[in-house]
Amino acid sequence: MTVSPPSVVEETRPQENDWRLLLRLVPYASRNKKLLFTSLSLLIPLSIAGAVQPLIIGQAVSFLRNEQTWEFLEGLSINQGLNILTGLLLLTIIIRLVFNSLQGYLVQRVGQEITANIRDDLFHHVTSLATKFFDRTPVGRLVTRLTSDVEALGDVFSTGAVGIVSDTVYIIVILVTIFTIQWQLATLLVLMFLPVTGLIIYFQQRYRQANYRSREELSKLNSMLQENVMGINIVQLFRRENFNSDMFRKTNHRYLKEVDQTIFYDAAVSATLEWIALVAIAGILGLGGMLVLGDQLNFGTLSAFILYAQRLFEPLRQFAEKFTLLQTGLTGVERITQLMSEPIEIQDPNPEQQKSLALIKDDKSNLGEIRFEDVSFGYKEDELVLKNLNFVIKPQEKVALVGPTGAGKSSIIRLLCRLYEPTSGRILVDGVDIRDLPQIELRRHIGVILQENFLFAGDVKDNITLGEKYSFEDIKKAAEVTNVNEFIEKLPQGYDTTLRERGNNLSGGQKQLLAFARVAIRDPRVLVLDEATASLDVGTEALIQDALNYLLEERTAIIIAHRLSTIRDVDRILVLKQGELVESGSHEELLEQSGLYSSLYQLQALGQA
Ligand SMILES: Nc1ncnc2c1ncn2[C@@H]1O[C@H](COP(=O)(O)OP(=O)(O)OP(=O)(O)O)[C@@H](O)[C@H]1O
Repeated sequence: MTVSPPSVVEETRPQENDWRLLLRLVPYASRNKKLLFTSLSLLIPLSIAGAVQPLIIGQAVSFLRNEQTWEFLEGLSINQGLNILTGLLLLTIIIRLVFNSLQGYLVQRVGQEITANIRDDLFHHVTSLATKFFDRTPVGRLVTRLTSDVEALGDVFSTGAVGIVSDTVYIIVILVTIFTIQWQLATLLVLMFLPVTGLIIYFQQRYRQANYRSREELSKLNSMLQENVMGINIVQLFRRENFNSDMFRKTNHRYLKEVDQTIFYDAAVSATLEWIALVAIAGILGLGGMLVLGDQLNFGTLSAFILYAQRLFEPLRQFAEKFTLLQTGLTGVERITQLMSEPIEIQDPNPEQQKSLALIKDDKSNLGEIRFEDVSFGYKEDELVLKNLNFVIKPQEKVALVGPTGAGKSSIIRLLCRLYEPTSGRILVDGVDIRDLPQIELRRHIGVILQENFLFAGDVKDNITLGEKYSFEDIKKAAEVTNVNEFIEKLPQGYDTTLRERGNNLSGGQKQLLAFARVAIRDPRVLVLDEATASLDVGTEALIQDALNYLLEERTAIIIAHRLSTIRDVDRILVLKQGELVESGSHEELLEQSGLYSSLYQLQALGQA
């Protein structure tokens, strides 16, 4: 269990600027235009109601001190005037309360809708990526992308972006109001406001970088955790608990260090704002006091400004808090965008170029020819594991692939199923280049049974149909012909029995039998068995042999088996050595040639003896 090397989706620092990242979200936002527009338009009455409050309180002070007030208050008794002002204040409070809750609700909904849309798209994209991508990307890292990164991204909308718009509107309304009332005090506030905003932006940028690094460490933690849980048996059998715990502890510590940095910058923002709000009030009291003494300002306006000083920095504090959320969200957007821009390497052909096997030949029994034309392939560009392979497998022919470990047998199968693309050459199925076939048709044409077959959490039926529509009769028939019906019927709820994650409540042989039924129901023309019977006991093997005889009938078959005794009866054996086809012929022919096959066979016979 080691931490995998950095993959393409892992970068150590942010790459794109915030605006470009936000632009990437526009298509998602526009799917929810109406909701977004409604919630944004509520911001205007909300901000005006907030900005008017200090003004009303200022008027109350002026009214009590007999200073100049709004015209409609002149001539009223103290009681009447105060009642009207209190009523107005109450009205603004009610407006803020109602609109705030409504706006908050709408914005949260938009955020959740967008998160769900992105999660859907991301899942679809990830499951469409080629096997090559999964070779280099640890599962834990993908899980982090699909869960916490997407979640953080939802906050960009619900709290972050819309919140920032709301605070900006609020700040603008306050600035316009204060400049209309008294320009000197307003200028003083703006002079304090600007440098503080700059400082906060600086802290936020640092925060973002630290946050990005901390998310990377979190992905590493997740992938370690996932690897250890998946491989728990090996971890325990080889007593790797302490070693792995040590590695986990180190990554955990690095994560903690990065999180520490984010906390530091976050705290710096709060402290700066706390301090500046007090300094601003002091400044207003100082300058305002002088203006009052010089009779250039009345007490009402001074009181209003003290409140404005507080209110101007309050949205800035919220702005900073939301900025923090936004930054976390943007980190999520960035990481998700990287994943979304991962190209889907194996694609279906354009509809005009697409061919269909069903249209080529009506007679199904004649289908199933496989042709490799000068095929070379390497997982890494400079290391070919298959070299210039040329061979044809005729319809209904049974062919075995034989060769030492690492010779490239399974790689041939992966190419045939188009899980990888050949580096050069082409593969034809019934005369059609597999790149011209829709993947769904190709995979239906070829049924693969591996040594380890993955079972999904779900019931037995679902694990046979794998989401495709088949009648219960079809399912039962497929199970009968593959000798698995009897065992399924003995399960507590028969075909409806729920299989635990990865089929942990079944034995290896039982899982294998289910995999056979899964293939039988699809009735493919080509059958591939990659060590399919290697993990079975003798009793199950007899059952499986029977199922196999049925499956192999009237189908082309490619069989990979290490135990050469199991493939003696096939029509032809292809012998591979380091990615090259070195021998081809029947069992007897190859024994006569006294080549690689013959020596492998004799070695095994010796071993068994
Ligand atoms: N996902 C992968 N990424 C990189 N190299 C790989 C990958 N899978 C296999 N290889 C390499 O390709 C070569 C051929 O592997 P392949 O699995 O086709 O051999 P094989 O003949 O099926 O072996 P075995 O009999 O042990 O199953 C080996 O050297 C192997 O290390």
